[in-house]
Amino acid sequence: MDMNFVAEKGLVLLGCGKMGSAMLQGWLSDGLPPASVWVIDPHPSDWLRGTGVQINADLPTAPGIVLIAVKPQMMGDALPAIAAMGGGDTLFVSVAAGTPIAAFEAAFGADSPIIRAMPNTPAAVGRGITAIVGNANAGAGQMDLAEALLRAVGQVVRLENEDQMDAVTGVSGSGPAYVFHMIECLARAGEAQGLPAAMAMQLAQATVAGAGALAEAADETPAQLRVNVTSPNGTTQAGLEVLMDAQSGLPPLMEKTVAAAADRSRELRNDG
Ligand SMILES: NC(=O)C1=CN([C@@H]2O[C@H](COP(=O)(O)OP(=O)(O)OC[C@H]3O[C@@H](n4cnc5c(N)ncnc54)[C@H](OP(=O)(O)O)[C@@H]3O)[C@@H](O)[C@H]2O)C=CC1
Ligand SMILES: O=C(O)[C@@H]1CCC=N1
Repeated sequence: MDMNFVAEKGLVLLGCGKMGSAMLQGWLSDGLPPASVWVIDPHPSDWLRGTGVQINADLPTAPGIVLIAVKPQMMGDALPAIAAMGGGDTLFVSVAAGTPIAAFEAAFGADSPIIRAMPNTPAAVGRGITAIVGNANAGAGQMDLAEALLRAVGQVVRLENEDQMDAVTGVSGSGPAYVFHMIECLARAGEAQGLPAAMAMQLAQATVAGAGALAEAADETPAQLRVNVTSPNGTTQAGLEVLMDAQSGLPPLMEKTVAAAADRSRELRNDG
């Protein structure tokens, strides 16, 4: 099975907000024909209307894939529209934070192939990363199909068990927001040191994007890349002594940040 299968059998996207549109944008750029896509969303955006996909139209009875991208709290209202597609070969993929596979088995039947996924918004530019885990009925072919679909918008990792999804959500699902906030903070700190706002933002954005690209491309670890920037008794060392402080620096703050997000993911299990 591959992406041609999705183009032939059709993809239904339930919920096309920030995450659904980020992925759809990536798939359409990757060549998925708009005619193969059906979107269900109460308030379609102008961008969505311009893509040529079918919006709130009659749905195929047995699409290749149904991608569920509504908020966990909306699940109860949203799933009935697609419940009849369960029990056959249609593969259900949910990107919802928190909502467990068991909730989808209850909605579509335990004999349906169901995959839970946690992507992130850099999928819009083909630079996402998604973790996936399937139920007992998601066979190797279906896991490969989901991986092929998600690989079109970035990297894919497979989890050993569903419990790991809360930690993944805290690290990479929510992670882009932490990095965007770091850009905001770095730019603001540059302004505080006397730089014009636009220039401070350009410096901060390019620094984070460039450091990320180097971290991915280089053979060295991020720790070594950090050392490479740090001249003994130089400017970076002075900055890192603040940032890396074990009590007040980034290490304890990041640990608390990821723990709070993962805890919220665990809480969301009961919000469907
Ligand atoms: N944003 C992110 O970075 C990530 C999000 N996720 C997950 O993706 C899912 C969507 O999140 P996100 O895109 O941020 O949220 P959004 O609110 O942006 O998107 C959800 C979309 O679903 C629509 N919707 C609401 N009710 C229904 C319904 N009954 N049927 C069909 N569509 C409906 C909403 O419309 P309206 O706004 O008009 O109500 C909205 O367009 C969540 O479960 C989230 O946990 C996962 C990884 C990352
Ligand atoms: O904030 C959220 O709940 C979703 C899940 C991961 C990113 N956004």
